[in-house]
Amino acid sequence: MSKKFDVCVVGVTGAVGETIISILEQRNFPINNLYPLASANSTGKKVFCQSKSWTVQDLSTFDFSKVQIGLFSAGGSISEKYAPIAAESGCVVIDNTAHFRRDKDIPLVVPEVNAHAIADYTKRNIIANPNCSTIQMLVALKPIYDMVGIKRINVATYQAVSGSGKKAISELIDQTTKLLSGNTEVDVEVYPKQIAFNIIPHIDVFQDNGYTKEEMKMVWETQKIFEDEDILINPTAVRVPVIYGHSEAINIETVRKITAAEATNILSKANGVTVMDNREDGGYATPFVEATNHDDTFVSRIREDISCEKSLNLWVVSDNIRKGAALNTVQIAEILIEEYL
Ligand SMILES: NC(=O)C1=CN([C@@H]2O[C@H](COP(=O)(O)OP(=O)(O)OC[C@H]3O[C@@H](n4cnc5c(N)ncnc54)[C@H](OP(=O)(O)O)[C@@H]3O)[C@@H](O)[C@H]2O)C=CC1
Ligand SMILES: N[C@@H](CC(=O)OP(=O)(O)O)C(=O)O
Repeated sequence: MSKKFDVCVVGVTGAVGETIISILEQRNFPINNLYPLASANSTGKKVFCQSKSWTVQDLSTFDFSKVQIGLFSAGGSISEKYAPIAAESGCVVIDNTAHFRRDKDIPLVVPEVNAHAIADYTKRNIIANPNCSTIQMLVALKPIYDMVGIKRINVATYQAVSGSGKKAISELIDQTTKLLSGNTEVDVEVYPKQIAFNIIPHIDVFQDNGYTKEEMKMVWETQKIFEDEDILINPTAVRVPVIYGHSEAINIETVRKITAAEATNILSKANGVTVMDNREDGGYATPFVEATNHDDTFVSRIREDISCEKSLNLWVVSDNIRKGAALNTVQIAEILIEEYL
């Protein structure tokens, strides 16, 4: 493609924003001018991309008419305020936050699953990027959904602290270092309890039905992306002391029976999926060793459920900052410029 685009990255100094910059570089996204944006505290910092140094500017004073594409990951309240301003100025926003995901006139897109939905960006000039746990689950389940249908998904997540941003990464490292140095007390700020050497069965705020918002996002978003209001999802979202890579133990009930061999075969051919499933010590994918810094979602432990006839178990891991956020955003932007702009 010879056409180049002016692009802003909102939240550029964060865990997701930094990865967006490295992915724009790695995939040689056709950038004319890059505008890295963050809070006033970061003004003047430098970002390196495509052999140039770009200066971070204050989001609150930025003129969005300078850009055709805006990649947002600075939190829901920032997107709520600035994405409509950007969209009004003619910039197409790809938003990583949960703020617009449930709006009917805003497409919610995983390129391997429902790239066709990008066409609806014209309604509000905003495209939403799904939740990280939803993205990797649907990349793995879409080929099975298309082949035999899925009635119900039971999923437990094991989510890395990087999903909560840079402060959470520091908190896990600080707590671990202190405890290993003989301290018995640690500072607890990001999470409600100590995360080092612990796990926390709580992500995002509690809802009236007893599920957390992270869990309900997996329900709402799966139904929207699959365009299937009848599919049932029962998630439990758990934070674990891992820095990068979300894992999921998934059990699905299918409409027609699928064997483990058939599932392995179809997943091996699927876009964005790597099957790693040798039934031996170490023959499965893990979040840090296999998934981190990789684009694909890994599927392991594929086996028929011994307690239910039309049911299958899968272990799914992916780099939550990459495919769960930054990469998915850039993939959407690539389709947008190839097919629509
Ligand atoms: N799709 C998904 O599942 C995921 C979505 N996200 C979304 O992305 C957001 C950012 O995540 P992450 O990178 O991990 O978070 P970090 O905490 O690591 O980074 C936050 C970023 O937002 C910027 N920011 C904060 N406040 C303002 C402000 N008032 N004005 C301008 N910029 C501001 C920060 O800039 P500064 O350094 O100047 O403070 C920083 O660049 C999350 O809040 C979430 O909404 C994140 C992970 C996964
Ligand atoms: N909640 C996710 C990350 C995130 O920001 O999700 P969302 O964009 O859906 O709020 C995690 O903690 O791993």
